[in-house]
Amino acid sequence: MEDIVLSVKGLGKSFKENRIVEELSFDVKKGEIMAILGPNGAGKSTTIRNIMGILRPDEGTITYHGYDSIPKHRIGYLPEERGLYKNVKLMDIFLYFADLKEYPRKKARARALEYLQKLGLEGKENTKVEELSKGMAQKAQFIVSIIHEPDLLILDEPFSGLDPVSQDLIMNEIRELANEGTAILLSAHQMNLVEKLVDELYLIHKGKRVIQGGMNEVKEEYANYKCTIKGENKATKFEEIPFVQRVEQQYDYTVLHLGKEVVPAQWIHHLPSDIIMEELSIDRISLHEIFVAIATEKELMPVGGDLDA
Ligand SMILES: Nc1ncnc2c1ncn2[C@@H]1O[C@H](COP(=O)(O)OP(=O)(O)OP(=O)(O)O)[C@@H](O)[C@H]1O
Repeated sequence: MEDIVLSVKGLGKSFKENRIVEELSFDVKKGEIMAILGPNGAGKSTTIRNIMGILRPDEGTITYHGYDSIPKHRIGYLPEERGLYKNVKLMDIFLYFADLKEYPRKKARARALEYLQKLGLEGKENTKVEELSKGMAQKAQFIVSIIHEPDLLILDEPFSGLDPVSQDLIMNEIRELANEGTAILLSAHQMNLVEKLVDELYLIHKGKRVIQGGMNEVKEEYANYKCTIKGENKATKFEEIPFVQRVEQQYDYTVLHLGKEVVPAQWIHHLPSDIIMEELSIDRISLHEIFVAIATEKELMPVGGDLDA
């Protein structure tokens, strides 16, 4: 049976006369990582703040294991606006938050030491926050969010400000927590990381849902092929080639957007023999490109229909 931990149904929120999010509905299940994605200002943090009870929804319901109230001690939260008490030692901060969540101090201490070590902050338990770099402080805040073994973890942009090594460390911990059964909802802008980490996607634009589904499902549906050719060529050379849905040119690159159904090894023979071709590649479009197409309101062509239909 599917174990739904968080269920958001028909969420709507306005600030004064501005409609910020509307009709957002999704579930996050035990052991699952869901990403809420969207351009700056799309409404991700607003959605998260409604779930956390920092904002009150105008419409819709938010339930935890089917109940209307979300017990704060079962949730872990990494807010978008970071900030820990600057002149307090890390271990004191971890224990303070553990106390707030009614989690035993002894277990919290052991867990804090374990995570400091895992995240490359070994020996920093008596260091004050003000003595840490931004990335280190962010890792400490991540530890705060999971110190009490929450069964629902909400991370607002957990990778921002982290170097690639630290991003990998945090990504591994998020995956491990999910493997242990934690339900995880996160927002992020790093599509390469999202592509590797996430099970389910919920992509919003201007406060509304645009794409929802499993990572593999979404890629299957939207990941058409594209052929990139380097060389100065006229766009008209390519427009009549079978399966070419759109031609884009930038500098001396031409990108041919192809249907998902093409067989690259066969299709390639349709290219005119007199074009200039310094380089050639055929790939499936990435989540990054799907995201950019939505953010810039370009037409995406899922198989069997229009995105906006
Ligand atoms: N307290 C507020 N009062 C009025 N408008 C707000 C408030 N908080 C957010 N907004 C507006 O709501 C919209 C969505 O903001 P939100 O912070 O949810 O976006 P986001 O998707 O998290 O963006 P980002 O990727 O930049 O963090 C923006 O237009 C923002 O200006």
